[in-house]
Amino acid sequence: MATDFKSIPIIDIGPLLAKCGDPKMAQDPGVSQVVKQLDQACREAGFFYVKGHGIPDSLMKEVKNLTRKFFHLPYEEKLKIKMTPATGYRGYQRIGENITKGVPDIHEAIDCYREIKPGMYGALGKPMEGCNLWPLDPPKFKLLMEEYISLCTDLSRNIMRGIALALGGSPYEFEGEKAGDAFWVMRLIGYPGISSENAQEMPKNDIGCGAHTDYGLLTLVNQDEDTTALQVRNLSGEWISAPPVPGTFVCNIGDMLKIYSNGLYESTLHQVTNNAAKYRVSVAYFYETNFDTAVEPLDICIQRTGGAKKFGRAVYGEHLASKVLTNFV
Ligand SMILES: N=C(N)NCCCC[C@H](N)C(=O)O
Ligand SMILES: O=C(O)CCC(=O)C(=O)O
Ligand SMILES: [Fe+2]
Repeated sequence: MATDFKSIPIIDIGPLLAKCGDPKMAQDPGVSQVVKQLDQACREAGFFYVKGHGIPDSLMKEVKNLTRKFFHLPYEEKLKIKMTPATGYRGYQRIGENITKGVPDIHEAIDCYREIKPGMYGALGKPMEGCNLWPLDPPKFKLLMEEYISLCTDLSRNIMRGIALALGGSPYEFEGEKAGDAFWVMRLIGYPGISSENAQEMPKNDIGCGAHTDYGLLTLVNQDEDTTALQVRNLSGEWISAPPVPGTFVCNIGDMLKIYSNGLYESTLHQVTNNAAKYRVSVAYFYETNFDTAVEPLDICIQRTGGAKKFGRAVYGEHLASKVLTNFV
C-alpha cells in the first residue's frame, strides 16, 4: 500500500513462464515486460492478479468445489479432522475459531502445511510438527489437493524469479538458502453468506477475515468467481475491492518479502467481508522461505532504498509460530 491505488492490475505472466528455465531469461524482451509490470504492481499495491499462469481452470474450479462440498457437510463430519495443537495446527477449524487482532473471524477453514517430521527443525518446528488431516471423502481429496499444491509451488517459484529480477537481483535470488526448500501453507476457506441458516448470529458486515498481512513471500488466492469479498487497503486507508477475475490468481506480498526488499515492496493489509447471500469459498496458497531461514534485507535493496537497513532479521519459522499460536482461542 505504498500508493493510493484504486484498482489492482492484471499481469499476463505467460512470457515470464516461457523463459523461466533459461539462465539468460533476464535478457528476453518478453520477460522484461512482465518484470516491469511486477515491479510496478509490487511497489504500488503489493497486490496483482496473474493470468497466463498455466494452471488448468478445471483444476482451479475442482479444488474450490471439493472445498465447498466439505464445508457443507454436517458439523460432526467436519470435526473428524479437527485442528488442535496436537495435530500441529493442521486440520479443520470452525467458524469463529480463528482470531485476528483479538476478534473472531466469520470463516471456517482447513489448514495444511508442508509436513514437518519430528525433530526436523528442533524446538523451532515443534509447534507445527505433524501430518495434514485430509477428509476421507471423496477419496480423491488428498490426491487432488497435493497435485494443486505442487503446481502452486512451481508457479510461485517462477513468479519469484520475476520478482527477483524486478528487485535487481539474479533470477535465483530466492532459491538455495533462502527459499530453495520453500515451506508452504494452504488454507481452504469458507465464508458463510448473510442469508445462511446462521443469519441471526451474523449481521451484515461481520468480518470474514480481519485486516492482516500474510507471513511469507508470496500468496496465490484462488477465489470464487461470483462474489466480491476481498479488500485491500491503500495508502489513504481506503478499502479497494479485489473482485473475482475468472481464471486468475490474486497474488500478494508477504512479510518476508517486505524484509528482503527493505520495504521497497510492502506486505499490504487486506480483509475479507462476505456481504453476499451466497457461501463463498477461497483457496489460499502461501509460498514461504525455508522454514529455518533467517531473513534480512538484501544488499541490492538496501542500496536502492537509501543505504539504511529498515528491518532486522526475522526467522520465518518463528514468525509463523508466533502467528499460529495466537490465531486460535
Ligand atoms: N497468511 C495467513 N496464513 N493467513 C491466515 C489468515 C490471517 C488471519 C490470522 N488470524 C492472523 O491474524 O494472521
Ligand atoms: O479469502 C480470501 O480472498 C483471502 C484470504 C486471506 O487473505 C488469507 O487467508 O490470508
Ligand atoms: Fe491474507
